[in-house]
Amino acid sequence: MHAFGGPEYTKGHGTQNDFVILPDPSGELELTDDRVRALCDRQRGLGADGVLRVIRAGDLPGAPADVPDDVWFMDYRNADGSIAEMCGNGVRVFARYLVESGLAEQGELAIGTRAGVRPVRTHADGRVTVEMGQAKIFGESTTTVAGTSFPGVAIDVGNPHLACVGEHELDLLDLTVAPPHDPNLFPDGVNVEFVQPVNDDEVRMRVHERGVGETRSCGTGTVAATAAALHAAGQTTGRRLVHIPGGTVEVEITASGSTLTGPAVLVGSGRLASEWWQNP
Ligand SMILES: N[C@@H](CCC[C@H](N)C(=O)O)C(=O)O
Repeated sequence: MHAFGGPEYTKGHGTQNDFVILPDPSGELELTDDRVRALCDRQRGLGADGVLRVIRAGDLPGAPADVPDDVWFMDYRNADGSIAEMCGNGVRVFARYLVESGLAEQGELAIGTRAGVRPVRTHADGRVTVEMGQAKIFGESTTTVAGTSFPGVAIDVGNPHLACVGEHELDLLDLTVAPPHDPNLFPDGVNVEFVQPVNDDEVRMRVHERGVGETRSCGTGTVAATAAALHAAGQTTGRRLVHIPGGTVEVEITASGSTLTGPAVLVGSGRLASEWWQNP
């Protein structure tokens, strides 16, 4: 058998939050935690922050009941193999993949996630806009980095976030270690954002992601950062450009929901070696 007879893959990223996309149109791939960890490993695998399996909702056991069976479902996994409810950069890359591979038309489409269906609009210039739902503030908490305390707000964007807004020296933060969190408020762990307002329209952000580590961008994190920046300014609605190490995205928070707009890049495609897939 040809060495590269394993599953097809595509590599992509959204503001340098990078993913291995695995098409699974007939729901046959056995995507174990070990395989996810190996795929995401930057030495022994392809290297990525996460895996996006492309599967019909009806073929995925445990897909939420409110996602119709025929909808393409983003089965998202973090680099450590854990499952997360939602990934804002992942949805944009997933949408771009569906369009480029002929599984969806350019324009309006709907993508299934564990946080529910997300309406998406793909633009001709490669950007993608995602309706991210409501960013719900559900408490206050504090984390620490190298002995310094950072107060923040707890925000649900489908997945959990602690967004800490302040005049932080962002470039000096050591995020090689996971910032500690209150397990009572975040029983399933949390993504932590450090947010520095630049002016009334822009913020800078760094993030430590649950299940990954520091990443160069986090889409749900940028929505949480915007909601937190508005909250700190005494507002509930508004827009921000969010500058992350991997680029810039636009977020708008309205009374009923939120949108995230940013680039989605497909890097290349190939086939995994069957021997590697069997024993990664
Ligand atoms: N990078 C993602 C978020 C991925 C999931 C997150 N690590 C979690 O465990 O909740 C994004 O772009 O939103």
